Amino acid sequence: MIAAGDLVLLRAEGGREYLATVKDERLHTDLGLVDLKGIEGLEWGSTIASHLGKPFTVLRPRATDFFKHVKRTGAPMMPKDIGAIIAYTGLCPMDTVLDAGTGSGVLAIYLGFIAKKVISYEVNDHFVSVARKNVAQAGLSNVEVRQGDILEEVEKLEGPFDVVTLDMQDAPSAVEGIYRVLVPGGFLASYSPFFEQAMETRKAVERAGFANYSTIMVSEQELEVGKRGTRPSTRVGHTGFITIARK
Ligand SMILES: C[S@@+](CC[C@H](N)C(=O)[O-])C[C@H]1O[C@@H](n2cnc3c(N)ncnc32)[C@H](O)[C@@H]1O
Repeated sequence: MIAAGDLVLLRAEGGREYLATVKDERLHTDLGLVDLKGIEGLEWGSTIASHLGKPFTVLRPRATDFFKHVKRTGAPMMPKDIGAIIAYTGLCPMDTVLDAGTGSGVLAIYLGFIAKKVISYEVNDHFVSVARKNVAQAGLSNVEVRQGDILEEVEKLEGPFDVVTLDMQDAPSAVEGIYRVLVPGGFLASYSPFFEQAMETRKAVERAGFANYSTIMVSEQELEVGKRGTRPSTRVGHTGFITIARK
């Protein structure tokens, strides 16, 4: 049953979606006003009508909904790359994760839905406050966003961390410090938008002493289903390269 203070995903006609908290307020949408207090006591999957009689289905939000609806500050990591990081590091509920940079917290939120604890560093004050709000909205008390430069902060960290994720420009410079705070057998996953940065990361990983490593590029193509037929989408979007290294 849905309680006051719960975060809900409201789905309406035309694929419109809204994230909202159940409280004594009305949500303004282009399909009319939704009485959020009226959601309290409903079962998940119920429908509530706006003042214009338009139906909204009430769903429990999942990590993928935060990817679509949280406030963004920059380039969030794409689900295909997040999925690869989760799969190749074998992320699990016993893990403690170190993440940098947080950005708007999209990757950190996905990690937080799986891992025991996530500590995420972001150097930019404004991004820190956006990410903290996004993490709080997702209800993740196990994700801690810290303000700081990981290149300096990693020296002070004790660890150990089971998994470290890097999505920041100067990731190669962080690799040596990361090696020290990883548990033996732990994984580093470092995302780079450019070949050059990916190659620098590989060199840094080798220098640091990682036992084995590989760099991958994940391709994803949606199917376009049209009146004349079905075919892979012609949009091919490059995101980046992920170097996965094991201590
Ligand atoms: C591409 S964004 C990260 C996006 C994030 N992974 C997500 O999924 O939302 C890169 C972030 O790294 C931060 N950053 C860059 N260098 C950093 C450093 N040395 N320490 C901590 N954060 C850093 C930037 O301020 C920026 O917000």
